[in-house]
Amino acid sequence: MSSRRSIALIATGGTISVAPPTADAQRHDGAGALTPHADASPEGIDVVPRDALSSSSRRMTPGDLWTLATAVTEEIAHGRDGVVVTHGTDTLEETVYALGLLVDTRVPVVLTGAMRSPHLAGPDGPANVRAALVAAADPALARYGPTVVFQDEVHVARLVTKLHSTRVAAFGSPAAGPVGFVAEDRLELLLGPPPGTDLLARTGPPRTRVGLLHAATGIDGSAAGTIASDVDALVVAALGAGHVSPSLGEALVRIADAGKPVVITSRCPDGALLSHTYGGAGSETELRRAGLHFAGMLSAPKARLRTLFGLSAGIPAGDLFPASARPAR
Ligand SMILES: NC(=O)C[C@H](N)C(=O)O
Repeated sequence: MSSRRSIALIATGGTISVAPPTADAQRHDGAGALTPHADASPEGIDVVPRDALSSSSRRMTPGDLWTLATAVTEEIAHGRDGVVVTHGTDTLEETVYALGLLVDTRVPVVLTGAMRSPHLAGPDGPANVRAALVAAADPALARYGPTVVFQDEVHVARLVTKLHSTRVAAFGSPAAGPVGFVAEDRLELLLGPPPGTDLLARTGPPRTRVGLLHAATGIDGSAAGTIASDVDALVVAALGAGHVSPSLGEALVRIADAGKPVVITSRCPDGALLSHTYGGAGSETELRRAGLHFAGMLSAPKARLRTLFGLSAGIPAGDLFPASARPAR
């Protein structure tokens, strides 16, 4: 039996594949241009290029995430030993989490990108692709769900976030750090896989609209009412451990009472939501008592995708975010 590994390389666009600027709109090269030449390819890996999308990540839609999830699922069904997805970095953390919701990843699925385009000095794309291929070829990574490999670090979908807007070391996992790294074309895992799974019990194409509101000093209930009138559910990046201003709290309770799920996350990049430490209007205790849903340690954009795809598949918000002070599992 051959020990060679067959890895799908799925391109979606982003800085990693941006073609030299022209007078026309920005263009992206496909997976063929990202495939390492034979002499630069990690040993024992056969790369199978596939183009899924061609977009800056700011243009990604929930429909695009569904298209990508379908492409990844097909490659796994074709018997690939692993899948690498190249992607723009701005929303990379959302796409990796969406794949965790939508794809039964029985083999490693690794996302990567670049901060410097191929025509800038010191482009980081080729090294990131090479490290991602190495990681995707190691079956030990399958149990971690979809991961991000960037600057030789391995990050899990639930925790990874873009921390810097321009540096090549752009990604981190504030709560726990990377779970491993790649060196000399070898994957080294430092920590075990995250507990539980993000995979939804059932999935379907996106059909719901979910709004996102960022709490801040002086943000009151009027903003929530305006956003909620246009969506099926609302996610709030609340203050600290799950608090909002009294006025915003009252508005959120009204929205929930009217039948639109309201999901509370924290605008802090690390730490848990509380359940019974603070009391009074706008406190976590009051918001939980009023039936708002708490998303554990998920960031607001990721909780939004969980809400959007979960509700689209007919899963009630209470099942997506079980009432518990513990992180969403
Ligand atoms: N570094 C990048 O890929 C940024 C780009 N704007 C994108 O997200 O598509």
